[in-house]
Amino acid sequence: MALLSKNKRPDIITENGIEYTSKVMLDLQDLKKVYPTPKGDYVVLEHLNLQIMKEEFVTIIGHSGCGKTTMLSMIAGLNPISDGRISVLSNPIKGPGPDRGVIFQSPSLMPWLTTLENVMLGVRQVFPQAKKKQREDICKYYLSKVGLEGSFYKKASELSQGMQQRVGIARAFAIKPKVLLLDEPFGMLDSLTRGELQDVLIEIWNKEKITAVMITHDVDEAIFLADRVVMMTSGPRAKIGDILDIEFKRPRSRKAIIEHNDYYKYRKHLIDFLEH
Ligand SMILES: Nc1ncnc2c1ncn2[C@@H]1O[C@H](COP(=O)(O)OP(=O)(O)OP(=O)(O)O)[C@@H](O)[C@H]1O
Repeated sequence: MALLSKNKRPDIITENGIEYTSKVMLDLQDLKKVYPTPKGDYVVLEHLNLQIMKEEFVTIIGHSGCGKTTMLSMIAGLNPISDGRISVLSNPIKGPGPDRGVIFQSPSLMPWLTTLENVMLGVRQVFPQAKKKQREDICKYYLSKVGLEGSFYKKASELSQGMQQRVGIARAFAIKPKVLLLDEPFGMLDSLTRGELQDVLIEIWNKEKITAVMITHDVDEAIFLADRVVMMTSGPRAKIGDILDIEFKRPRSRKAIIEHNDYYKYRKHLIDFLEH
């Protein structure tokens, strides 16, 4: 049991029906999303409530099409909310902002720009007052952290898929977000690269003390990375079905976790949820 640790739980004080806690980073309240379709309105999400704590790493799993990307893109401010509210540190979001960084499955880099220039694009917008050298230093720091110290001046079109996703990770961290939103970031990578990038992600997340919300279809990845795994019910009208606390201590070793009895309990819990 040495691998297990109690996760810090929120202190929720209820005042006049309002839940308040200083530890909440992201608050999704009675969220609803409706897509108009030729056959009428399609209610993807309804009565979805979720609180994510500061510095927490949450993974989201659920059946294909249940609305995971819809939820994440609403948190990112890229997809309008039909009803309910999303707040970051108690401030309702009004659109995209530098407080939320996003990493997609495919990083969509500008192929004609270098690695460094691709990361600079966001940094220039977020830190317009900084000197060019300061901005470059931030970009180079994060590119080095993801293992691209030798590739600052390579064109994005010359990079492998794994290297491009490394740039995607550096680009998201370089704008110093409070919340990092990841939509199946390693879905297109081979298992070796995937494992390497999971380690890179956890190392920077831990150092920067930010909050991470990541969609994945991989149950093992969900357990390895998360403090909590959030399970979404199948749509339509999807909401949070269950939440599993992952109490393995950090830093985590893949080998030690796989050998731990609780790993199989966690795994069974998630697979049972997905199969029913
Ligand atoms: N712009 C849109 N207009 C109409 N329907 C949409 C739109 N975007 C998504 N949908 C529908 O909403 C549902 C949820 O889609 P979403 O991409 O959020 O699911 P998901 O859980 O992320 O799926 P996957 O795991 O396959 O990526 C799906 O039925 C999808 O077809």
